[in-house]
Amino acid sequence: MSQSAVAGQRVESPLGDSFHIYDTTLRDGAQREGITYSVADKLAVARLLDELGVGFIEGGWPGALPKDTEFFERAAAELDLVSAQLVAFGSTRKAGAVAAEDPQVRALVDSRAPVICLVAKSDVRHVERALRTTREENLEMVRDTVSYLVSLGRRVFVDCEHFFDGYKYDADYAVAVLQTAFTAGADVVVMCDTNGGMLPLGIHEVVSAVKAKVPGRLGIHCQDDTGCAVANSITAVAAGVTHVQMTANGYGERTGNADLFAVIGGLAAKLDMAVLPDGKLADMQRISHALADIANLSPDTHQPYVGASSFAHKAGLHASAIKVAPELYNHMDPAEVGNDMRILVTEMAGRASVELKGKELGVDLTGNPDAIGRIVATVKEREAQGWSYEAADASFELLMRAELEPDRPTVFDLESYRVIVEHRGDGEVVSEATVKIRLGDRRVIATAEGNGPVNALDQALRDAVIGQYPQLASVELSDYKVRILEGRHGTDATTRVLIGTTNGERDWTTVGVHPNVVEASWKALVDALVYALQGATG
Ligand SMILES: CC(=O)SCCNC(=O)CCNC(=O)[C@H](O)C(C)(C)COP(=O)(O)OP(=O)(O)OC[C@H]1O[C@@H](n2cnc3c(N)ncnc32)[C@H](O)[C@@H]1OP(=O)(O)O
Ligand SMILES: CC(=O)C(=O)O
Repeated sequence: MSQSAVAGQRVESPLGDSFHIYDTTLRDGAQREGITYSVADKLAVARLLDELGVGFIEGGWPGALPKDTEFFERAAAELDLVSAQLVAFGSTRKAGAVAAEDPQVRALVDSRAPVICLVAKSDVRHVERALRTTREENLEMVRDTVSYLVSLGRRVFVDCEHFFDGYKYDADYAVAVLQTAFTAGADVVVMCDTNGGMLPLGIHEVVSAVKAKVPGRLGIHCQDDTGCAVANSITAVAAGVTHVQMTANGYGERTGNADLFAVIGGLAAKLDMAVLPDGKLADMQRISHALADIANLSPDTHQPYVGASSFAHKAGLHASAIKVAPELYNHMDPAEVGNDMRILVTEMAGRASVELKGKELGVDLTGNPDAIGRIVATVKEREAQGWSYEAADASFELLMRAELEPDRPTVFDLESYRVIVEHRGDGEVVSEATVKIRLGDRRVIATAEGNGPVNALDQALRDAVIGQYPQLASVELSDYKVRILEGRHGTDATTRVLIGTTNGERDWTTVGVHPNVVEASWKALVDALVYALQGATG
């Protein structure tokens, strides 16, 4: 195969080369327990990272993982990157070998990635105990591998594994590894906190000291074992590094890596550094969530900047100040990173929370202080009984509308319902529900079967009302969650049911609470169907 570096991508970042946003989701991120990317997944991740505007995408370790070898082959043919350059990751040659003849080094060359990132040992204890070689041979492994790849026209970065631990143990040796890499032609040498045990003060001290000694371009790579990877990475930038390695959503070995979105948020939104192309910061939330989907993980709702709860306010005092000026309780405008502010109405709500939530849901409560007061009181009383409105906006909207328009006609009036569960001799379990309601001046009775009591009730209620409300035909229950409250009561406990519903265009959630799980489900079910007719979608 040709040794030329072509792997389907550009050579210059649109932001120039003065600062590197380097993503290692496809290599270090894939080392997280529970993540297994297919080659197609990897290509999709690379496209999204490129769309965000990162400078470098480390695609994996060709030669070590067949999937990564295939990724680089397919990337050359299929990826047309706009911002990013692809990087192939691998280690320095084996002790006692020759770089040009080492099969792992050959696989890096064959990947045709224009940039190669080599992991090198920089803690003398690892050299002697893990590599089982001498200090001198390790330096020679770095020199030989870097200079060989540079001689083939590749840009070479070197990840100095365990740099900070190695520096504490034998600073001169750790720095000697770094200097050897530069002398051999490495473009960037990256100080890695591989065991993730550092805190920001230590990072600042070591990076500053190294920067004073070594003229070359330095980078940082922080694992998150102390929960400080983001802070450590930003501190390293403050101390002078111009290359930061991170992973999307902080995925990575053990506790993970520095979260790309949090580091970029810090650098771009707080330190005003142009680390992404213009306008791309606002794509962060969308891309973070899309990358979570590809990893088959739920997005972290509490993730800084991009989490769904990152700008969600529950406390009444927050809402009262936000009503005057949102910036009083937000560290930044959420729209800058593609996120939204949300007000949560719970037992902690005050009048301002209800008024702002009303506005968010399209219910204007301004000039109606009595209704607001009644809503606050109802919410507090109900939440004390186990209701929870923060995840059930649709039930909360119906509650607000009922307070504002007490004379609004009901969708139907319940006379009674009955459900039976039959365990048949052949082992089959069938539920049957009968619903008796009044629709205006008509009495309607409907019976239906279902695979469970709630399914049977849902079917019977729909059968009863569908003639009057044909629009319910497109409404479907999409989720059903039960939570037993006050666990100490066992089967006597109060039950909270949350039902998710969709009409294909919008989703909404309703809540029901009762000591009887069927009645709790009924309440949530009725809200779900009434909301379809009388709520924002109705
Ligand atoms: C800090 C990091 O996370 S770096 C990224 C780590 N990622 C991975 O390990 C995932 C991919 N790894 C693999 O697929 C395999 O481990 C391989 C293909 C790289 C190596 O597999 P094997 O040849 O079976 O070796 P094994 O994994 O048991 O041990 C690693 C070998 O690499 C050597 N090694 C470790 N670091 C380096 C280095 N920087 N330079 C050269 N050799 C190294 C070890 O001394 C050991 O050599 P030995 O086999 O002669 O004892
Ligand atoms: C290179 C790397 O992943 C580390 O040192 O943690």
